[in-house]
Amino acid sequence: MSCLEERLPAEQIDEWLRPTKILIESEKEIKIKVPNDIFIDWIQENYLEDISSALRELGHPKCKVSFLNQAQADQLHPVASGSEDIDAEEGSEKKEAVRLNPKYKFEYFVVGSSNQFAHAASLAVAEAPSASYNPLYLYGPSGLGKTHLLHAIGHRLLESRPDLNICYTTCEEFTNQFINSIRYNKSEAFRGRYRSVDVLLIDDIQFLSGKMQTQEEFFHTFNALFEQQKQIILSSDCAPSEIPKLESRLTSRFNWGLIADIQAPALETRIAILKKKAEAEKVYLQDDVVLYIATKVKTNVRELEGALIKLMAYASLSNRKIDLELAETCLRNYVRDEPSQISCEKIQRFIADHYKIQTKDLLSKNNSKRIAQPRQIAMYLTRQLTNMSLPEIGMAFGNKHHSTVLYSVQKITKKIKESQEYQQMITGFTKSLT
Ligand SMILES: Nc1ncnc2c1ncn2[C@@H]1O[C@H](COP(=O)(O)OP(=O)(O)OP(=O)(O)O)[C@@H](O)[C@H]1O
Repeated sequence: MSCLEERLPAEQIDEWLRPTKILIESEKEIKIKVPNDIFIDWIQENYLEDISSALRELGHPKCKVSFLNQAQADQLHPVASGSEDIDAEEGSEKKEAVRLNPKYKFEYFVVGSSNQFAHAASLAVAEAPSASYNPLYLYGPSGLGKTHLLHAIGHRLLESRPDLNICYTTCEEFTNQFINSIRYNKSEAFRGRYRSVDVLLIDDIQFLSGKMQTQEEFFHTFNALFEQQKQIILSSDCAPSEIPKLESRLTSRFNWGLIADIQAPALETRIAILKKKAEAEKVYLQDDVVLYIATKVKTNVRELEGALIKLMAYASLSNRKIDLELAETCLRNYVRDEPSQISCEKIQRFIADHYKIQTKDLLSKNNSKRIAQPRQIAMYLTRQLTNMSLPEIGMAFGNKHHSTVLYSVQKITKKIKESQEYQQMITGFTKSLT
């Protein structure tokens, strides 16, 4: 790391390299654990050359570097990757430090209609464990805040009830530890540990699917805790009945308490999340930039954050201020989301309906204000909401020159900047279309 510190700016080291961990280091290879796939892409794209030359300087010219996300690291070596092992000597009564992400607190969670219920249920459980809903089962697609809520419950309980023994783990870790406990003859310690907690939070419980022996073990853990009125909180990417190859006695237990789902956030919530994340990063984002990112990434908050991180890094590496132009250049191809379903025709129909004109007027050469203004808005929205290029948009609007499209986009961008009301109107159109 010190070799890299000489080469790279401190902020980049802190942002991208400090959160990594070397798992295996030898003459021939180095395996580095990183927090997620965005890190893998970014580090490979931007720092691999620096890392390789640092290794050359250190006398390891042939050393191969590879990166692992958390799941890959867990598979490689559950203990080394940060998963705790079971220690029989320590005994089950010992209270362990709970590994929670300091950024995943209720204070940093943005509530919108898509997650309101799950948030309220999590808060209720955090304020009165075992008194409200047991188990609490949160489910929804990837990247929508389930882990965040689980950690938030853990944080709140650590603050208000330090006497409680709280355990947060992932289903994968639980499984790995269970397997290790059998391998190393530590089954008693394993059971003692999990059956003596006051609050058990398990993430991604769908990974129990098909693991019959782990399911059996978890069934007994569940029963032991439930009978002692200890709180159980689970997260999953689907409803209990949708987890394949899960024993029916577990499915029915997961249904005993409260089931709350989380859906993809609406545009306003995505905007609020981006603003909150930017604030936390101490970065100022203009409203047009926020709107651009929020319309680009729709179904996954993790990707939304990824887009913001990429934009921040791009601005810092190119020493430029973040504005709409930079965001467009940097994120033009950043569509990890599902492909946009919006077509230029749909936008034209929508705008024509709204302004009570004909779609063919938008394609005509009529430049009266009544037609030109809606046309500019429709061109702007087509640019923002589809992947069409300027010449393609020109063609779709009755063979206009691409400079006309560019002029329209710039004009509407300027109006959005100048007037809050105008910005709200465009946000409203975007929302109706998406
Ligand atoms: N409503 C929200 N407010 C603020 N941040 C959010 C919100 N929802 C999700 N996030 C952020 O999005 C990222 C992904 O969320 P999280 O890891 O909790 O998703 P998940 O649903 O557990 O996904 P997976 O099923 O893939 O584990 C986190 O950084 C989290 O802080």
